Amino acid sequence: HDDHLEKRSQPGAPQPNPVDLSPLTWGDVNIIHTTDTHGWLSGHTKEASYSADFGDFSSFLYHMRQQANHRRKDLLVVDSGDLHDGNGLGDASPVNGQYTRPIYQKINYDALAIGNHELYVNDVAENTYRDFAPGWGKRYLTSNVFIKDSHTNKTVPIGNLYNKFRLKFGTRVMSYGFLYNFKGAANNTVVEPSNFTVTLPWFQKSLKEDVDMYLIVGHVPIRWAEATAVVKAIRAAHPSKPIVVLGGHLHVRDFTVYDNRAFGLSSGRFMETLGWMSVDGIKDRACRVETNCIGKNLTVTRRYLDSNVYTYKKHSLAHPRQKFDTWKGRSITKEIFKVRKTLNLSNTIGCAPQDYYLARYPYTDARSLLNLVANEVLPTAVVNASRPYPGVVIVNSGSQRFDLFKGPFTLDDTYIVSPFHNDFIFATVPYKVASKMLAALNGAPFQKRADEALPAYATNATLTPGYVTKDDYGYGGDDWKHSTIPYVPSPNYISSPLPTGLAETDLVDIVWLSFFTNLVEPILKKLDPATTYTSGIYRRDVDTNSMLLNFVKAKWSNTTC
Ligand SMILES: Nc1nc2c(ncn2[C@@H]2O[C@H](COP(=O)(O)O)[C@@H](O)[C@H]2O)c(=O)[nH]1
Ligand SMILES: [Zn+2]
Ligand SMILES: [Zn+2]
Repeated sequence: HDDHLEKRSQPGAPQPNPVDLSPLTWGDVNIIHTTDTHGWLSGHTKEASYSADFGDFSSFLYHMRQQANHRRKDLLVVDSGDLHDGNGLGDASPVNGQYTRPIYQKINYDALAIGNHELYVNDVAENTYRDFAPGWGKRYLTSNVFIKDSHTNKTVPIGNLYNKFRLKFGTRVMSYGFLYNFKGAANNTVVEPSNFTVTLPWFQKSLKEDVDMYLIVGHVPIRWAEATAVVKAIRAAHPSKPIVVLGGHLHVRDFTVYDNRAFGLSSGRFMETLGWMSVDGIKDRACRVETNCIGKNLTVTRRYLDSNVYTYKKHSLAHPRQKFDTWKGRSITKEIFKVRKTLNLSNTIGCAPQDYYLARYPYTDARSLLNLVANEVLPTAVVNASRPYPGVVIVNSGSQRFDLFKGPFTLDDTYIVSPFHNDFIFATVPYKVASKMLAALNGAPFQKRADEALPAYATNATLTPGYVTKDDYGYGGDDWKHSTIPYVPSPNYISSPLPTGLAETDLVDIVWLSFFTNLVEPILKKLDPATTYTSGIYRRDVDTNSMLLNFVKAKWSNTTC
């Protein structure tokens, strides 16, 4: 594989040191799962564990399908959505996703679901409906997500409500695609609560089809009610049919047991992880009479694979000397390389003096990215010194998406860390109101329900840092043994420093993001019922993406790495 590193989509990406990996267990049905990839198709150039690109992923799938044929076992490749926002490959093009959608389309997924990141912006939702979903035929599943077709004015499913299909070695699958109760979708789309969808005639009718298993592909956290509602509805009609949920959205590795014949898997984020699940016992002919198998255990295994070529080769090649790269895989890698050049993604903007982490250290720590954003980026790149009043800028911590590593900071990094294009909105208010806004926002109902309480981590100093996951099967799901990376929750909203020495009645510009203006307006009313404040755009020359670019140009561009 090293013989053509120069053709890598990101030349020089570090490779992990070889370790022993235990072989994957195969069953009657086997599933490879991606979710929350967010356009990370080039691989992680700064993290060896996740350095595979989508060309390598394509080659891996080719060899895994070869293995499935050889073993005469069924193999499913599934994606649970969130293809946009978080990487320059998809976000830096004139139309978001114009270069990544055709690359995703080159991966022969058997089932895909839509994510909330396909639904924030009307154009992205429209492109998904018109340009992306049709290319998948019946495999793009949107059981509870609809769009107002701008040509017919009819409200229709963005993809297919469901798909019944037969796998190569005979397994008959009924598949659905569900999204969690997402409230922030664009105004040309509708998200229907899943507990309502399962009561509808089409869903109930689909349960009458004779199948061997149910596949719920969902951009929905596997432990949330939106997932369990669908599992329960199927279980109510089928006391022992196998049910598999492939979830996402929380960006975590997780596995849950709903009952001894129903399981859920979630496979991380940003193409760091490939989820693997094997299910044995689906071909048990006695279970065609469902009452024979109520309570009968299925044999299920799960594994979280670090997405690097070493992992891919170890698990997919029949023997170590076998050639890994397929022609299609290399053409995808070359396509990514070309797109990166077209978009100038590797252009260095400046030199980051240290690592800044999103969630490894407390928000008050100098190694925290949120600390950098609150205390340096917002004051430098957003506060408008030409205004007659001091500015206090508040952003949601979820606007920052990834660690910022020491060394060359590239154009790609601006999208990796801060991809969104939200306007900064402001109102001029007395200091006594401005000084209470942050606490009020952090007490408000949150845009994204808090992540599941992350499990305690095992630690081991001799291993490279990475995921150490505890799920319903305990530890042991991670394919690579890693030392733990600490996770420290951060406040939902962060703010640039409040100005000092002001009287309660002195005026201040309070600045926030259009993304959560729906929360700010009622808080302003509550903090000062007697006054009606008018808000407007604070600056037309900066948004949440360009603020980071402008900061790096201003503060880190005169140092060489
Ligand atoms: N400031 C903004 N934050 C946003 C925007 N869109 C999403 N977000 C943040 O992302 C999470 C959801 O991300 P997911 O990958 O877990 O689905 C959301 O809760 C926000 O925190 C945006 O346009 N602006
Ligand atoms: Zn996501
Ligand atoms: Zn999501």
